[in-house]
Amino acid sequence: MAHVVPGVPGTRFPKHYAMSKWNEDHLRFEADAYELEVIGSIPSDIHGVFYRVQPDHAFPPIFAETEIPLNGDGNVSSFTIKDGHVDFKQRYVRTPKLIAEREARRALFGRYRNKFTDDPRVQNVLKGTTANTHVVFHDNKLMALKEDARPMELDPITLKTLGYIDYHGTMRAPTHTAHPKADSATGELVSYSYEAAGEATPDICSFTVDKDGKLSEEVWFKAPWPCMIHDFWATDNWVVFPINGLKASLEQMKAGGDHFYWDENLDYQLLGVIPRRGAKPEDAKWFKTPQGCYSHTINAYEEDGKLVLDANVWTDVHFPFFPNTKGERFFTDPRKVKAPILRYRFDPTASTDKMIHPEGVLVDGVNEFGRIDDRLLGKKYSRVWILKIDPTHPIKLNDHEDAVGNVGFNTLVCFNFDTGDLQSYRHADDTTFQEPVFVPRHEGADPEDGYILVVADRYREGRNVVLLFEASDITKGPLAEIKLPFKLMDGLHGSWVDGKDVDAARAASEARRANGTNGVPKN
Ligand SMILES: C=Cc1ccc(O)c(OC)c1
Ligand SMILES: [Fe+2]
Repeated sequence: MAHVVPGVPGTRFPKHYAMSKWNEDHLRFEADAYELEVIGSIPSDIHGVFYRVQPDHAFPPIFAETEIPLNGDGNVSSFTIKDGHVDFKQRYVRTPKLIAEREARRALFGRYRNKFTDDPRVQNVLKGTTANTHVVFHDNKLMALKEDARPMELDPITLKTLGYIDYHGTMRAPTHTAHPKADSATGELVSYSYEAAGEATPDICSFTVDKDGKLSEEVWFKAPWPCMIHDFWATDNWVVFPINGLKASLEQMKAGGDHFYWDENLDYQLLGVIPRRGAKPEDAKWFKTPQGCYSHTINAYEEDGKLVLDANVWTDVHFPFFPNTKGERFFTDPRKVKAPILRYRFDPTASTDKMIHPEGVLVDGVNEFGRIDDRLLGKKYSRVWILKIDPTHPIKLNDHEDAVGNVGFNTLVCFNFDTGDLQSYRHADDTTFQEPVFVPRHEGADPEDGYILVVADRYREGRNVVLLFEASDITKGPLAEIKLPFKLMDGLHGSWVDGKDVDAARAASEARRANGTNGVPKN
C-alpha cells in the first residue's frame, strides 16, 4: 500500500480450507430480493417456502490456518414461491456468538466446538454455537439447528431470531441433532442429543417431540465411545444410531486441539438400535458393520420384521481436516474416498454376535446430500434424489480454467430402489449443485409425486440459480430456472414448508408477540 495512515488494522479474511472452490469466498450479506427472474415457468399450484442454511463466517477466524468449514455462522435463506412468483430473503441467525462478535467486531470464539480455545471474555459465559446446519419446521416453529446446542427459533416470515427452543420446558438435554425425523403419520418429531452428558461424553438422549411440541419419550444411554453422530434413522418402532471412528476427545480439546479425531485403526463401525417407544437404557443393542465412515442417512423402514436402512456410506473419513491419531490432517487421498449408496437389512431383535454386511452397492461413486419425499420418512419408499461427483466432467471455473482435483457435485441423480432405475442430470459444464429438496405436487398428492428444487452454483456467472424439476423425470431438465442476482455460499440442508403451514405459523407467532411470550436469545 503506497500511503498508510495510522488506524486500526483492516479486517482481512485469510484463506482457510473450504469444501469447494465455490466456498473460498466469504459472502456475509443479508438480503431481500423481490420478484426473482424466472426462466421458464413455475406451476401455479406451488405455494410454500424453501428454507436453507449456509455456514458463512461472519468474522475472520482466530485459528485461521486450521479453521474448518463446519464452523461458519448460520446464514438462513428463504425462497417464497406463490402464483409463479419467487421472493428471496437471507438473515444471519442471531446466535449469542454472532451478537457478541458483532459487538466486538472480531471473532471471540476459537476452534469448532472447543470452548477451551474461546476468548476469556466469552469462555464459559456464552456457547459458541453457530445454528449453521439445517432448518426444520415443527409445531408451527421454524428451527435453525446445530448439533452442539438446542434449536434456535426463527420467525418463518422475517427470519428474525426469536431465541432457543426447549420444547415448552420439556427438553433436558443440552444438544439437539440437526437431523430430526418428522413422522408424517403421527406429527411427531423423532430426535436425539449426543454428547448429552457434556462435551465428549458417550451419552445419547433419544427422544420424541409430540405434535404439540412437547417431549413424549426420552431415554438416556451410553454409546461404546463418543463420536460425531451427525444423522440417524427412525422407523415406526425403532431408532438407529450410526457410530463411526470420528471420535471426540476432551484431552485433545483441553490441549487446544480439535473436538474430534479420526481413529484410522478402527476396522469396523456400529449401528446402535433402540426401541422408539418405551425404551429402557439396557434395550440399546450394538451391531457391528464393516469399516467406513457413517455420515448422512437416506431413509429407513420396517419390512417382514426386519429393519431396512439406506445411506451413502463413506469408505474413509469424509472430513479430511480433522487430525488422525498421529495428529496428521489431510492424510487420505480424496480421490480414493467413495460414498456408495448401501442398504442394510437385519432383524433388530437378533443377537449382535455377527457382523451385518450391506446387501451390495446400489449406486457406486461419491454420493451425498440425498433427500426423499419427507412424507415417507421412516416408511416404505422408492426414490432418493441425491448429488454425485462425476470425476469425468471437471467443472469449468471460467473460460480458461478447470477445477483441479475438487470437481464438486456436478450431477443430480434420482435412484429408484424398487426398479433399480437411475436417472442423471448435469446442467452445464460450469455448474455444481447443492442439496435438493422434494416439493409435493399439492396437498395430499401421491407419494413421490411432485417437484425437486435444487440450488445450483454457476461458476462462469458467479451467481446462483434455483432449478425446479419434475421429480419423476429429472433427465428432461428443469421446468424453471430461478435466477438470483448474486452468489450464495454452498449451503448444507433445508426444508420445503407448505404455504398453509407458513401462514399458520405467522398467525401463531403474531399471537405470541401480542402476549409478549416470544423469547430472546439467552446463552
Ligand atoms: C455432515 C455434516 C456436518 C457435521 C457436523 C457439523 O457441525 C456440520 O456443521 C455444518 C456439518
Ligand atoms: Fe447434515
